[in-house]
Amino acid sequence: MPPPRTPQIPVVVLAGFLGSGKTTLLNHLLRNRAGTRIGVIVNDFGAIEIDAMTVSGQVGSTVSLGNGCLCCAVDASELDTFLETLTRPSARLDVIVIEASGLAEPQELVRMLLASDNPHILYGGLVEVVDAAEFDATRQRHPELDRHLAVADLVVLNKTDRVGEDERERLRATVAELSGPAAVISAEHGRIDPELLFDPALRPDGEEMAGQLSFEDLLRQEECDEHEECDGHGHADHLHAAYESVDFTADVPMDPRRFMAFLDSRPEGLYRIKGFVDFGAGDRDNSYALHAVGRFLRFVPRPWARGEQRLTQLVMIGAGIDADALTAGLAACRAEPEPDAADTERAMWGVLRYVPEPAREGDAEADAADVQEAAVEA
Ligand SMILES: Nc1nc2c(ncn2[C@@H]2O[C@H](COP(=O)(O)OP(=O)(O)OP(=O)(O)O)[C@@H](O)[C@H]2O)c(=O)[nH]1
Repeated sequence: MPPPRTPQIPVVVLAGFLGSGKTTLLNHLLRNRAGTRIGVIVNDFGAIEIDAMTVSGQVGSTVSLGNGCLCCAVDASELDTFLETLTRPSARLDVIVIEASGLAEPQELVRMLLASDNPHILYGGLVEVVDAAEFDATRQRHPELDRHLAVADLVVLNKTDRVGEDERERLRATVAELSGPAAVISAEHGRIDPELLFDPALRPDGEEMAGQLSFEDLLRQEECDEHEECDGHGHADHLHAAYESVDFTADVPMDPRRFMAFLDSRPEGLYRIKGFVDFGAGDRDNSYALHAVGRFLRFVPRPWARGEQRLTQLVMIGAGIDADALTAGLAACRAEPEPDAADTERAMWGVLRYVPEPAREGDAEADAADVQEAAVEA
């Protein structure tokens, strides 16, 4: 009689450039999992783990690998430890999703998974999220992103609400060409059918996941990495090599007018800002989740939890940024100890312009709910 087979849990890698919508898609999956138990590993680039705070999941099934890209872990032991925890029978998980940092090299992550000697996992494919509105500009700055698409098993062309129909079709065609046989699906706010990730049989083109990155490719890549000059794919060419992150925390509220002036004058190289802002007298009831992606800006208010410490916590990620100047700029946004209430209220309009319209309230509520749930969990 053959020995009983060790149950294997598929591990899906969710990648995509900074701000493309990975966390949004992940939260969509978690909200629509229909009984599927999903374990999540979040890999934040900055030291303040904003992504980990905004992923809502079953209690105990989200772990965070913070501060730095997982693709460059010198040894994969931390990942192995988390995978071991999440694959214990007591965790009762059906699938594990690793949300890569927006600057990770996805093929490195895939290689780590394929090289793992954990008998309980099975590589479940690479999902690459693409920001439709930023795609051309991002690709121009980082032609190496084509490489990420080439190894994807499923590409989600996200934020299609931000481009017109013709543009969407053009982008779809470009992305499809770059990603070869991978399925390309369009989405708004990461709303894809969860079964596309968890049940390869249902994928639009019927392709098996993990079909594109062969073990030989990965070995070849490994040799490349050992010799950095090898056709330009060494560690120094990793996307994140040119980027740095700056963290900012304050327990004094931000003045809304000064804060908006800071955002308006943010340098070009500062591509991504995320976190939470306390506007103090501007709105005593809510914390404001902030997302800046390129020149796109969005605030989502959510009520402070009872007893929650009122903090502003931000992570800024960019290339060629002046960390000291950014920190000093934010420090100068602190509100006066006793601000003029009427003036602060007026200044809040500058913030409220970037809160989603009522038409998109559903999304804003969902975002707020995610943050709320995560806050309760923590
Ligand atoms: N208009 C629009 N905005 C979106 C869509 N999907 C995500 N967003 C917004 O884009 C911003 C960034 O989304 P995230 O899900 O945090 O992106 P991410 O890829 O996890 O970001 P990083 O982890 O920093 O790389 C947030 O403000 C989202 O609400 C979409 O389809 N349309």
